[in-house]
Amino acid sequence: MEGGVDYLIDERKKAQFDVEAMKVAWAGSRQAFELSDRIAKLVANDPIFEKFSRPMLGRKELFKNSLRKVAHAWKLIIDLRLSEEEAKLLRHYIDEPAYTDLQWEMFIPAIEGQGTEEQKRKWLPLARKMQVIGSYAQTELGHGSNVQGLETTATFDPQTDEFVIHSPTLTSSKWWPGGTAKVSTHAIVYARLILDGQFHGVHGFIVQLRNLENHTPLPGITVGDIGMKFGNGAYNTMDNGVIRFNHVHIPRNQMLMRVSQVTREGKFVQSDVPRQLLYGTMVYVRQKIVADASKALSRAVCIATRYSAVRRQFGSRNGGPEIQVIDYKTQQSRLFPLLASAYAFRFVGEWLKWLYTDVKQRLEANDFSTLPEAHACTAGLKSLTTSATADGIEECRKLCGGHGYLVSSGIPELFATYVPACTFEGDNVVMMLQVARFLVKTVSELGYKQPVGTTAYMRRVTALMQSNCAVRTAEEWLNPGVVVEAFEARSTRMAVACGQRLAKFENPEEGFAELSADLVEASLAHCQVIVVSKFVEKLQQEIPGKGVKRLLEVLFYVYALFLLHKHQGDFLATGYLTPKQASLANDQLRILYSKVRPNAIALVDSFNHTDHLLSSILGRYDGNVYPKLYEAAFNDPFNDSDIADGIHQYVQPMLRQELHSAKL
Ligand SMILES: CCCCCCCCCCCCCCC/C=C/C(=O)SCCNC(=O)CCNC(=O)[C@H](O)C(C)(C)COP(=O)(O)OP(=O)(O)OC[C@H]1O[C@@H](n2cnc3c(N)ncnc32)[C@H](O)[C@@H]1OP(=O)(O)O
Ligand SMILES: Cc1cc2nc3c(=O)[nH]c(=O)nc-3n(C[C@H](O)[C@H](O)[C@H](O)COP(=O)(O)OP(=O)(O)OC[C@H]3O[C@@H](n4cnc5c(N)ncnc54)[C@H](O)[C@@H]3O)c2cc1C
Repeated sequence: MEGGVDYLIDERKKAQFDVEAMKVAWAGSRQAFELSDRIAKLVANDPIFEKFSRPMLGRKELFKNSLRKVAHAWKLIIDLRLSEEEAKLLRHYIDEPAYTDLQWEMFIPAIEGQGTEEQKRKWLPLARKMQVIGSYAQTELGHGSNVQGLETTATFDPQTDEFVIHSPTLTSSKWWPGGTAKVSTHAIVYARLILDGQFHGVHGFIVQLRNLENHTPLPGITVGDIGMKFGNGAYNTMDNGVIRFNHVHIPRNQMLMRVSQVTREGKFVQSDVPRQLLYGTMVYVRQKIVADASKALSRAVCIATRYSAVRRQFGSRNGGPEIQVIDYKTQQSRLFPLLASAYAFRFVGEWLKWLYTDVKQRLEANDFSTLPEAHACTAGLKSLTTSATADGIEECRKLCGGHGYLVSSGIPELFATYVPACTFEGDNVVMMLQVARFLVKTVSELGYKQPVGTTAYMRRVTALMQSNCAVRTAEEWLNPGVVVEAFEARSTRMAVACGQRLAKFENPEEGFAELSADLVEASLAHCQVIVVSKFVEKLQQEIPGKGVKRLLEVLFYVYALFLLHKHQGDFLATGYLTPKQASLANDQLRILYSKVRPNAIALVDSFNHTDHLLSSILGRYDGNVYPKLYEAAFNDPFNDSDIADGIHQYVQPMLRQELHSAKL
């Protein structure tokens, strides 16, 4: 047997559930599934969107090719009259970071959230028709996480009724904004507002960067690319830029003025809208990043699972086939929790989208009451899901052995493109510290204020602190109430313990800094409560299709009990579990893996990923791995000739012992 075609055919026969119904459950609805499937095929069948060769291209060629793809996609959007939802799916399946990500996911949302009605009327139609192309220039060479520490200045000049945008130091150079180096005509630039010598906080300003006719940078603007980034292909399709402003004048009405205004006389007016709304675009994108995590993780898991069923090692008896590596318990204990995590992140992402839609509607109606919770949830879940996904993709590479390291496995580029998600839109540790602030506040108010939303479980603080887990057999872990309660008790106890230790510090900020590592762990525990509970809520809904709900229940227990096993130190140290109960959870986990095993291939088929999206020989739907790996090796341009450049010049003289006289 040269390929694994028959192996995957056999595997698909083992499925104990309706794969088509699971595809619908994964997509969210039949309509969402059909839409997504249609756009996936549109992209897969269009040669312009080919991406297998991307890691082999040089930077300039890669970038030009990316511009071509965007232009082609925009043409399709217009010609086929695609809706915004369809256009976003098109972006997902094209699978290439490009300047349009910043246009649609940051520039436009920033104007929508922070602009006045007049500013929206002017800028949004231009941006939505791509008549201006915008980016989001917040981070600087010297400051990224600390937004209030930004150095770029926007000084009001009452004489001309303009702001003067200036980069006073080298470290104030804008550094990282995607789409800026070569493409964007405008940017939302975050800068310190200075009125009559007084600093009035950091605000966003719409600044034109390039001449719309010939694309040259405007006077006073120095702009360029910050250089190659990690990995081949990957995020190098994006032109992340550096910008320096030398006293660039913009009209006063280009400050985004929903939160605060500057009058013609140069007076600062703070509206009732909280200052935190300036950070609203980041809340929006963090929510998108959570939704995206399940897509990235499911891709890696799909590749590793299919390949694990094709790959065989050891155990051959009488010349028969060796064991499929997916049958090793160690392989299952590494792979199946990731498979379960992909489903868990899919459902929590769905919920977070709902939460964001709700908060957005409230903000539009000037109801800001749920903003702190939305901020804590988006920051925390962004951190949890991207860290787990980045680690998960790397684990999938290792699960594929040596072949996982080949670019043709699809995993290296996926990893290189994905990992910056742990840093952009808020470094993951900095984001967990935001959750910590929210938790500390919640805990300190427990005596007189009922926690709401995702912290509502802490209303039962006394019970969660005092009662202990009642599980006596491995079977008793198969109860969602028991599992969720264990996570809630561990989280409450960790948060309360942090609160008690913080109270011993005279200066709360000093205490927060000193205990920050523990606070990050408590925040992670709280975020895990959210993911676990949202999975349970999903299971409480009607989920049609033979065996679909049962398999999702299995995945829920795999996800939760795997986390419990991984963090058993917390569960034991907080005293909620005994070592025996933790060990029973692990026993149950092994039983669960054997329930996943026959369904593994069908569960990854349910993601409905096309071979185009996976761009992986190891993860091919048909399992025809070895012939295609062999073919791809000889299709590599490096194999065009048997004698590589340099052989005659540098190797042959060595073989002939003539190196001393060779021209090097
Ligand atoms: C291809 C791979 C996958 C990609 C995913 C695909 C998804 C599609 C999307 C595509 C997107 C495009 C690509 C993305 C490119 C990347 C872009 C960027 O990275 S843009 C720059 C992002 N920068 C950051 O995230 C900076 C991080 N820092 C901060 O957010 C803040 O400064 C801070 C949270 C660290 C707070 O700092 P601090 O100084 O302590 O705070 P303040 O004094 O300013 O405010 C404190 C107060 O405000 C509350 N707060 C903070 N942030 C928010 C918020 N966002 N919303 C609401 N409230 C907020 C905070 O809790 C405090 O409240 P208080 O009650 O006072 O305690
Ligand atoms: C691919 C990519 C695309 C990007 N695109 C954009 C863009 O379009 N527009 C834009 O404006 N920006 C963009 N960025 C910048 C990005 O938002 C920042 O890099 C990010 O917010 C992190 O900030 P930083 O680089 O200042 O990290 P730093 O804050 O310097 O982090 C360095 C280390 O310090 C730690 N640290 C920092 N502060 C604290 C603290 N208070 N407590 C404990 N530890 C701390 C961090 O955990 C980290 O380990 C992009 C970045 C990348 C990688």
